[in-house]
Amino acid sequence: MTDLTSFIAGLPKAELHVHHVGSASPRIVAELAARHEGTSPVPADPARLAEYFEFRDFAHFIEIYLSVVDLIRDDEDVRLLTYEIGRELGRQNVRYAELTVTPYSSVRRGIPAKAFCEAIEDARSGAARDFGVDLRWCFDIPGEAGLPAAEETLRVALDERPDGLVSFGLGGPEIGVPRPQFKPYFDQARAAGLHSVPHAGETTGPETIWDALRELGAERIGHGIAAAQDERLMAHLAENGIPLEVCPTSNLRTRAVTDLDQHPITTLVAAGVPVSVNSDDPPMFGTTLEQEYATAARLLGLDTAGVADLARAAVRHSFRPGDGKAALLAEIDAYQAAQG
Ligand SMILES: O=c1[nH]cnc2c1ncn2[C@@H]1O[C@H](CO)[C@@H](O)[C@H]1O
Repeated sequence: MTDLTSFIAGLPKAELHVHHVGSASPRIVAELAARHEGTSPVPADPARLAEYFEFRDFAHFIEIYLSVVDLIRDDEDVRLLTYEIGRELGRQNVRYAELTVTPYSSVRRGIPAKAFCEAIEDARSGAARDFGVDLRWCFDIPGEAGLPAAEETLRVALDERPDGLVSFGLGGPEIGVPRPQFKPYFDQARAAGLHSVPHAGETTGPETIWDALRELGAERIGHGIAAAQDERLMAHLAENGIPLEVCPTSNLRTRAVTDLDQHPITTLVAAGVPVSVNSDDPPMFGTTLEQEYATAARLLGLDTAGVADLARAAVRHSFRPGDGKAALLAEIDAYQAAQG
């Protein structure tokens, strides 16, 4: 097991499903909480943070998530947060990451869209230079904020069009937030060349995934674990090569699944559905991408070669432009060969 752990640690990896504010380390969250003490329920003591991050259910998770979002109040906070995420990804030998960023939350709090985009782009340059990580953005609509949020997210994406932007997403709760209402926004984003990557089938059933495919033109699905309940859907995903971004520990911690050993990833893989493994909101869920790989290896019975294939899948499913995918695949090959 130790061998596999160190193999995973050194393996060059891609991360496709990780949220911006949800990646803030306990140190950063505590620092921001201390800065805004008295105006936020978030504890400034890192030791108490773990307790604060015990989620009763998905709705409670979103409530806590938004309280952390509220700590990001100016573009310097955005710059620091994003750069530090790059550091943590680099430490894990993540070479490429698509970070789900929610510009609406920041713009609504008074950070101008231009300043927000400049801050993430500065951090992108810094992360490439200092940590060897290529960061890209998925701008997501926070579903609970409805159509005004969709409108604003699209506006920021199209007007600012930061260099790292590759895709358009939809996050937050699924219950009470039907996917089809967002179709016009996804249509426009796709027409402008952005990839469609909505969350679906994390907390509701397979019908939400069908909606994401039919109405939003999903090319990849955030979570999508409910597909395991629908044979026809799994066959459709397999035949059309539509990958799911699976985040095992997240599903346990938000109580979308009750037992990690019963996680649907095994059913999905057995049905030939393309999957990658991702960390979602790692410090909030007490995990890392390395741990998610270890968990997937255990659930799927993978050895080092299987784990390397899992890393290759994430690269292939990514929207990395140019010859970036081929370069990262070659890095994985070289690493695997060197490990013998
Ligand atoms: O696992 C998740 N599922 C859905 N949304 C999430 C998750 N983690 C973080 N967010 C974030 O929740 C906010 C409110 O909609 C959004 O910013 C979304 O990106």
